[in-house]
Amino acid sequence: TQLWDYAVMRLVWRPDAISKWFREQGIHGPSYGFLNGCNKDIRSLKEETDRLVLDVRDHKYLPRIAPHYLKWRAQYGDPFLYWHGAQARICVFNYELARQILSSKSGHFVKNDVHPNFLALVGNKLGFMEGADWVRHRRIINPVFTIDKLKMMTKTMLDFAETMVKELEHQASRNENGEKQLHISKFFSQLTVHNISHAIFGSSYELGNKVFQAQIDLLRITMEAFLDVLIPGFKYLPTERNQRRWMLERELKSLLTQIIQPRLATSEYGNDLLGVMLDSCIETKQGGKQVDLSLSMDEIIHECKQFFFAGHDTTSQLLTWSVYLLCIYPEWQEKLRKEVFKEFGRESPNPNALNKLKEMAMVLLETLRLYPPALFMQRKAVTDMTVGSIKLPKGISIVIPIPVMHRDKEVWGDDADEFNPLRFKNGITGAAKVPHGLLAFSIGPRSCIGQNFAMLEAKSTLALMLQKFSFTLSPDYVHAPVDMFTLKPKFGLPIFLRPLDKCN
Ligand code: HEM
Repeated sequence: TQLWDYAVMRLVWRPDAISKWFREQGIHGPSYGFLNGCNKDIRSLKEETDRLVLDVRDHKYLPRIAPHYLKWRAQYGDPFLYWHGAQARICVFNYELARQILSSKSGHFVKNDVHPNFLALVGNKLGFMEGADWVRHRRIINPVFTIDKLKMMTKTMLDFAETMVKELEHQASRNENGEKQLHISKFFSQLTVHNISHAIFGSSYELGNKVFQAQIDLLRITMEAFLDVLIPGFKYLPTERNQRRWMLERELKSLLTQIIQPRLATSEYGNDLLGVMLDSCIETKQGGKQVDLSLSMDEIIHECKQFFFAGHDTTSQLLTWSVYLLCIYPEWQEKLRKEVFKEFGRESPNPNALNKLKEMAMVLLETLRLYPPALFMQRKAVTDMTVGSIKLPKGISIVIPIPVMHRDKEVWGDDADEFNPLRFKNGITGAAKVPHGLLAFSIGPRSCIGQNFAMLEAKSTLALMLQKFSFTLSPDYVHAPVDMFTLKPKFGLPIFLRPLDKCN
């Protein structure tokens, strides 16, 4: 009976009550479908618009990734209420409301519930914690990203980017006229894995890469197993899949032991993320610092996973989209090249001087505005709340669609759909009618901890590429941005690289 009561309450009574709650405030939306909410509509709208292919210079891709939001906003206004299964969601487009929700320090807006499979993949730490736990973790990790530490990391970023550029030169030289079509996003993906692994594991980054590969393989096996009928004790049977899982688990443990043991033996925990976490963990155990700062081994492993997933794909997409934009706006490519040559000549960029590349910073910020790698932020109200004039009931989820807000003409001006890096000539706060217009790294206490890291990584890589090559889009490129955890070009980014000495 209890289960029945709960089902009726969650699936029938609550949707009805919530719709009424908002209707009384003049907030409407598509109606709730039993169990499915609006999911069928969303799926069919997305299937339809996924076939849209855009002109190569057209940045109006929102109908491809958010057709439901555009349709419902046109139909019901801003904000509107919709249903993700039985979960009620308010979609907010208003900057002032978004600011209040994202900057709230009251602890009344928490990260929305996340599917356990997703949590298993990305780690259930910093990005998904709340309250005292989150404060404790963020306090431990903040020192990893101080300006001094970032400067040291930039040297490594440049080394990795140089290795990537050498590989690109090698590939480009394999063609007679020095031109070869390359899927550049694959190179960026490898590069950003190296960088994030180095930030976490320092000199053990190669072992770190193997740790992440083992985790990805493990997850794949776990996902396959979800489709199996659950038979008690099945996971202990030596089936082919179970044996592979046990092997990966053993490998993972041995890799982590190889990384952690030498540090524990010498008490030299290191300056990288792992070192900082070990320091906090061990010192506390020995009766040292504040007890509430300690992290367990399990927490450390989850935290490493989280940084890996939060930091590599996002930055890889920032690089991919900025190269796409520099291909279709060759005048900007030339401008940035001149800036890099003016600052560094043909020498390897000075890690401390990357911040002098003002035009490059403008292009990267405009890339983040037009093609933000992270697309939708979600929060949940843990208690009844009022934001602006809207009364939100406890448990309601809120969606903040970043790319849609980045096209708001009232905030960004009539050219919001166009590429215009000059809008950032006075920095981020002067670029729009509101100081917090750019939401790509979010704002407020939960904003991205790795944003400076990501920007330095992108600047190092682009500077080195611009010194060596000119790049153009391949005619094979299909402009179809797609939402796959991050915003990606659906069919990759094939480009031609032409070594600069061959252009002159
Ligand atoms: C262009 C690259 C990046 C973009 C666009 C990006 C975007 C974001 C956004 C939008 C959030 C807030 C999510 C939310 O509130 O729901 C976030 C949080 C976070 N990001 Fe990034 N990120 C990038 C790179 C990185 C890097 C390089 C790292 C690590 C080195 C990183 C680590 C994190 C972490 C740990 C959080 C959670 C912070 C917290 O909850 O306190 N990100 N990021």
